[in-house]
Amino acid sequence: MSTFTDLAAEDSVYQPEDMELTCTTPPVSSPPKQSEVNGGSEQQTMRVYLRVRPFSKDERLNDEDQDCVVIENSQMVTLNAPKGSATLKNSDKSIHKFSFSQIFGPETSQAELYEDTVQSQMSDFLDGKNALIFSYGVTNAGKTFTIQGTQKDPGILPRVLDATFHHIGGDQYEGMDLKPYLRNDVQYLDPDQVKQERSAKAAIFASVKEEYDYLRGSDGSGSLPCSSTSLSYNQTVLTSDPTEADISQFALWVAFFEIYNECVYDLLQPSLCTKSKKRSALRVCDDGAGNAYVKDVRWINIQSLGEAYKLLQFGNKNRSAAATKMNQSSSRSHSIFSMKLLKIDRGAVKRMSEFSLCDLAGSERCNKTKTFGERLKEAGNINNSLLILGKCITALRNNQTERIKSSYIPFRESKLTKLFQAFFCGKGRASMIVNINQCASTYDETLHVMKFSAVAKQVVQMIPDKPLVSLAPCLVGRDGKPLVRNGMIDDQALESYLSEDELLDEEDEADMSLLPQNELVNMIDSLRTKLLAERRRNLVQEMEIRKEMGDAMIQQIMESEELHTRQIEELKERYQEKLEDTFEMYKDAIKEHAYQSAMNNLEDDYVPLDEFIAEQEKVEALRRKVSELEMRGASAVPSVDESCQTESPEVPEAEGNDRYKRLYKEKCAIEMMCEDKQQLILSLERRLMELSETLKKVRDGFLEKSADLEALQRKSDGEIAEKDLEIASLKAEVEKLKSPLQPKVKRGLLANIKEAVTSPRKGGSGRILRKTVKTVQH
Ligand SMILES: Nc1ncnc2c1ncn2[C@@H]1O[C@H](COP(=O)(O)OP(=O)(O)OP(=O)(O)O)[C@@H](O)[C@H]1O
Repeated sequence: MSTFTDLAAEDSVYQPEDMELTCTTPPVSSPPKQSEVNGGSEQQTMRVYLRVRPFSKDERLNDEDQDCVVIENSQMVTLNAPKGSATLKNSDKSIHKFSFSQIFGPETSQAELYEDTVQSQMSDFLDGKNALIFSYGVTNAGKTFTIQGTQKDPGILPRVLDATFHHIGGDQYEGMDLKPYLRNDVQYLDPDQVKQERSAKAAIFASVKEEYDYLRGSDGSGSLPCSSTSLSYNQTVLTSDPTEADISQFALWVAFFEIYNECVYDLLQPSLCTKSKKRSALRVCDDGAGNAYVKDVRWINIQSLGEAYKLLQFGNKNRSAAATKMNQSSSRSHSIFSMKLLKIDRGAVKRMSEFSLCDLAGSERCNKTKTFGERLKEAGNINNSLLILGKCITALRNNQTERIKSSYIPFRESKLTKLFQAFFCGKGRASMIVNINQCASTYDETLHVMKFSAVAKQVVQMIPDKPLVSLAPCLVGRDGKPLVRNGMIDDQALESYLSEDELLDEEDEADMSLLPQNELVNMIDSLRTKLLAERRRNLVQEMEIRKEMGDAMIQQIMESEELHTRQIEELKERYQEKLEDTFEMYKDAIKEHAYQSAMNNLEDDYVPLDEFIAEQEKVEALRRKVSELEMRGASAVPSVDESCQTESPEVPEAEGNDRYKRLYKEKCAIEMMCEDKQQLILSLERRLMELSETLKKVRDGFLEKSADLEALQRKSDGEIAEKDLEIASLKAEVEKLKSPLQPKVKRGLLANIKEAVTSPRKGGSGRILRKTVKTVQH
């Protein structure tokens, strides 16, 4: 059974144990999907683009096209595990969904990709901000094609260079005396140094055969095959303010180096091409402000696209390209092309910005590529730096969520991440282009790449809305002291700068050649042991990480399955309820309809009593008529026969028959009518009986009520009689009471008073006295 996982919102993957360095990016509660402005700087999730390479002819012939990659829309892609893939064997998940900032299908042109991915970072670069683009993917997925392209179909890098020169226009700073120094500073060069710069540049150019047709332009400036006229650069973005352009000039310096087996090599070193000398590795140092830079890497000042191309060509020749089983020209190193654009105003550097484009080595694992010996070592180192890049990105993402405490971000564990650190920590904008092919044979590796990118997509970057103060370049001598004060060169500082030895930095090591040989051997042994232990630790960590990732994904799937089951149950219940309601509604409607029909029939059948009696009389009359006719018919037949035989030979026999038939038909019709009427009579009689019953019931009820009423009447009559008797007795009493008062009045008022005074205890007498008084007054 197929299941799928959406890894776009995948949760924490792992957390390194060590505590050494944490990123300066402030933690945010939840990574915002959209960009938002926060205290002058903008927070934005890292832009992660996906580019899907088209199939080659061979791949199609080898049945590599098994619909493993399906682009759902411009932001969603589905990976379907092909038969025989490890993913299908080791888990029952066969479908994985991933989301990206934008997805570019196999038909996407280089120009379209440039416009939709790099344009905004290009304008950042021209505005004095830093930018980084890196391509990530398995070998043969199209990383180099995306970054560099081909002679006929240039990639992002040549287009960025073209756009930069388009922006500079005629405002080129011709002097080569202002050169990038450390990571963010600018060094002032004396005339001798300028001479050296020019001769180094000339030496490189001399060894480059002009292979690119468009470099042989009449003016030698060179331009892309689809240069400015056809490239749809956003002119408003790339053209600087006219007033600013009037006084400002620009100088572009580029460096091209690679990280191979965890060593940094300069790709613009002339001796490399001769292969006579073993190339020396460069160190990645700290500039004292926490910014890593490649010490002694060559920065070349270029003044045209043609020159830029020559450098690119020269560097590419130096690039380690080792054959692997998968891709004969596979590049086994991470290559970084860096540009620094200096904006110079009347001899003073106003600002400097950096744009780095990194083509990472293939991310495949050793077993797949069947690498041995030196190749295995390469693969280990490549995987190690990519693993650390993955750790950094995951730790950054974890630190930006509240759930997990700020953890160590292992930027310093690899050269690559040391150099990327500034971009990830608010000093520029980084974006990633994930390259994949659609081949069934590389499905497992491609899935791994996609999981990595799902984490990267959640990293939030702080993007300064204006060039950072700390990035404003300062003109320095070798000791790092400023050479320019108030717009004038400080002679004293210049003097000391010219006389001092090269600055030693913290990473400078002791001279190993002074140690005795056996000590050196011991040291090598112990270092080897340490290295092995470290590798083992890394391996264990990687396995743990993978296990954790797997567990987290399983957990997520189980949770989402549970949720879906619950939702389905709820839906089922809701539909059941709805169904029952609808059923009840129909039942009611049917009942209502039946009742209405019954009522209508009743109304239709209802016949008033008078009409019924009249009908009955009519029927009776008809019946009588029928029997009369029958009788007549019976008597008529022999008479007709007789008349036929005797009386009237002229009346034809047929006429008599016809008459009989007619009469018989009439009789039948009348009988049918009678039948109908009989039915009607029966139904009416039934109705009549019903009505009589109802009437009887009503009458009974009425009689009952009347009896009650009579009883009540009798009762009330009795009560009235009683009351009358009571009233009569009361009246009699009143009369009785009235009668003894008469003689007292006759005795006179005075006698009464006396009696009252002499017998005060007799209340009744007192009352009588008052009554007497009243009576007197009246
Ligand atoms: N979008 C594309 N359209 C046409 N061809 C492409 C595209 N992408 C890559 N290719 C071709 O596929 C092949 C492999 O591409 P590329 O060398 O860029 O892969 P890669 O990922 O850089 O490999 P490696 O890691 O080994 O350097 C090349 O022949 C390239 O021309």
